[in-house]
Amino acid sequence: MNTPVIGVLALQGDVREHLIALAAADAVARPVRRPEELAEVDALVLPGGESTTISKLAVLFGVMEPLRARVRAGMPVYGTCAGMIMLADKILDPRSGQETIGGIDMIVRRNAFGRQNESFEAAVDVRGVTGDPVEGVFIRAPWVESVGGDAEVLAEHGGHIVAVRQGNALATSFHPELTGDHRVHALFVDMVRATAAVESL
Ligand SMILES: NC(=O)CC[C@H](N)C(=O)O
Repeated sequence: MNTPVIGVLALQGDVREHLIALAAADAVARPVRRPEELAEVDALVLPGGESTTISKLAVLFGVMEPLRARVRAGMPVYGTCAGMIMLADKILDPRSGQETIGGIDMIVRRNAFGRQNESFEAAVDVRGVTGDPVEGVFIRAPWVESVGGDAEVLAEHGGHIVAVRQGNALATSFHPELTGDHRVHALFVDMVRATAAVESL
């Protein structure tokens, strides 16, 4: 594969920041809203925002089922914050009618860090990212209550799981796209390249 084409689900949330971070990590990045656009990308980022809104809009735009199908088929996918919630097989405290795409055997708790700690930054050691810890920006962030056997915990903060990988799906509670440090996006782009290399064998 030459340069992977990575979409950013552009229904709501911080889409632009992810497009910039992906381009900086040597991918071609483009917004995705519709099933036809989803069909044209090698991989997808699910941005932060409001998971209840993203869930509703995904159903409205007819992209929820195609998203589930592609994630099940092994398309590499990376969710930050609300995007992490979208990748959880289960939400502990969903709003009524809130759906997820699923793909990672984990239970997430929304807005988990509590009111006093709604937004904060913390240094986070992420497995697979070499060098200094990542500056984790947490904004009304979820944490992961528990993971199933196939999910690998990549990072914890304050005793809570904040980054997980299962196969081709990666999720972080925090927002690397807001820091100018593109190492987590580079990790994801490497996952996309590795998948493409296997597929072309
Ligand atoms: N920064 C974020 O993505 C916030 C997530 C939001 N609290 C939610 O439940 O979807």
